[in-house]
Amino acid sequence: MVVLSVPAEVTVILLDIEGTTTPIAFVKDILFPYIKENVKEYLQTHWEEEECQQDVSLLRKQAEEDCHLDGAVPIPAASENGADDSQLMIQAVVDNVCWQMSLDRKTTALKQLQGHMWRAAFTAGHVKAEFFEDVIPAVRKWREAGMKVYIYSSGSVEAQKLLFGHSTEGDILELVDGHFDTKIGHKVESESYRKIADSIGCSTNNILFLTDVTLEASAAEDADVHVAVVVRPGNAGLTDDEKTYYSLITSFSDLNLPSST
Ligand SMILES: CSCCC(=O)C(=O)COP(=O)(O)O
Ligand SMILES: [Mg+2]
Repeated sequence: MVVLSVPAEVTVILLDIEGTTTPIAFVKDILFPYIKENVKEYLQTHWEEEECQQDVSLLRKQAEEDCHLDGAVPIPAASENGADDSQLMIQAVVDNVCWQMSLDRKTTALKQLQGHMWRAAFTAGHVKAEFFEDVIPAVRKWREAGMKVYIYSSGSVEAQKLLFGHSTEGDILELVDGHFDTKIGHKVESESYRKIADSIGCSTNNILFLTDVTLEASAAEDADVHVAVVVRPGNAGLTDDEKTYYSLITSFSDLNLPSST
């Protein structure tokens, strides 16, 4: 087993979710199909609600920014035509969501709607979040050793809390000190990691970021954050150069905290 020593200056462990704490298959085979299968009915049921209208406004704004992209789906603004108009708009939102999901886009607008839709599935107990078996014991151990543990995922903070609040191991939200999503910035931008450090109240070099995506690791590293790339079953493969360049772990138990060395 390869053991990675955590630098002594690290006091915060920042975790990605999909491909790091949680199998990509859980997201791709359970969470995403739930959205595709239920988005039309969800919009029809909640259309008049403030939260749903805010989600649609954000998606419309995103659609305007995306208009130059191949296959982009516009969402028309409301007119005076009442119910017929709503049905046309709902179909446009459904088509826009499906188009974005076909590209696995990580826009804040898409992630906000998804988080709101998953609320019903998680709270009714229809879906329980999966975590790799090493995750919960390791996070408990890190916290006992005095580390702070934060999440940074493209999934909305609300969706993150649903996952941790409704896992196959029960409610494990208390294991997390805080959550960040793309509202602080995208995960492939270095500035996001500086803002996260500011928000936590530490320096970027006090943070160790664990992710499966090397573009995210590279952005974090440019901000002077320590990084390790997590290799899990079902994750995208790494190039030979990436395997050489990055510290790799296959389990959170591969990390050795300063006090335990
Ligand atoms: C946490 S919600 C479900 C996953 C999701 O929608 C997503 O985009 C995960 O991206 P990550 O940044 O955790 O790889
Ligand atoms: Mg990930």
